[in-house]
Amino acid sequence: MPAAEPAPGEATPEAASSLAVKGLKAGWGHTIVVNDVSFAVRTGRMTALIGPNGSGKSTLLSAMARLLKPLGGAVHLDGRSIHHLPTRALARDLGILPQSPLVPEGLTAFDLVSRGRYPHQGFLSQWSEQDDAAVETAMRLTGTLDFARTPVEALSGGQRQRCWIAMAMAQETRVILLDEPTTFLDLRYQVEVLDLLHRLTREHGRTVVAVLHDLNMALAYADTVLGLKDGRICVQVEDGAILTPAQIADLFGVEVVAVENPRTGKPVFIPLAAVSEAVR
Ligand SMILES: Nc1ncnc2c1ncn2[C@@H]1O[C@H](COP(=O)(O)OP(=O)(O)OP(=O)(O)O)[C@@H](O)[C@H]1O
Repeated sequence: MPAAEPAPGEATPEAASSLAVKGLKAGWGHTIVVNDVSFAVRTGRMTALIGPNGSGKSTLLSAMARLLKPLGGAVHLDGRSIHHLPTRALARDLGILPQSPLVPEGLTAFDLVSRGRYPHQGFLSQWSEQDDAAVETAMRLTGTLDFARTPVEALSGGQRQRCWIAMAMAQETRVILLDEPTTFLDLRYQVEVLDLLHRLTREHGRTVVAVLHDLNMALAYADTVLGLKDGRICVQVEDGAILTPAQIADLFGVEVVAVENPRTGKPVFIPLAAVSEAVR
């Protein structure tokens, strides 16, 4: 006898304790951008979404955070469709840092990071020591304590970005989704933020999904790299397995050469045009 379909919001046993995208179609208006995408996000690991501009990475991430209603399929957290979970409960489990979030004027860095604690506060409950500790830890780890009292609009793009990451961390969700978290960051902070996200997975058991544009950074840091093209996953790389120049050419439409990273022995990819005689 076939198993009964679970009622909306009811857990399906095979998907316990996980985030899974199932036959997801998502888009804008009636236009489908993400088309029939399925994958299971590895719990306590980092997944990077890569792909050319307009391939649907942000659309996919928005649907995974319930900012966008699916046009088909579903996103399951612990076996339940996220569309059937109460908003506050979802916000305690899953946080998102969108691509270009707007900051209300006059908000200090501390105020912004503190907003990450909203899902943890009840109707009448006061700000607690636990809230203070979560904000302090998030700001320390992101190096934002020095400008805690500065209005966010007076910060540089990189400082602001780190405040947003701190806010997502202060939310203390099991799953953190980030859309281009390293945009605006100089090289040092790109590395620091990716190190931090990696530590969140290894030391704090968080599950991280990030849209990244830097292919080499994605391959270096993520446990799983998913390549999106025209709204479908066309490449999946696990645990540092090697991506080939042919796969990259297919994904981005750019010829690359691989050079060996002297420390890891793994390839680092450079666009062929950047190393050709013609540009000298
Ligand atoms: N808010 C929106 N309203 C209408 N169409 C949108 C909206 N956001 C994205 N799109 C469209 O959806 C398609 C995919 O965009 P999306 O932002 O998901 O791609 P992406 O891979 O994240 O791109 P990028 O790397 O440039 O950020 C594009 O054609 C884009 O024009």
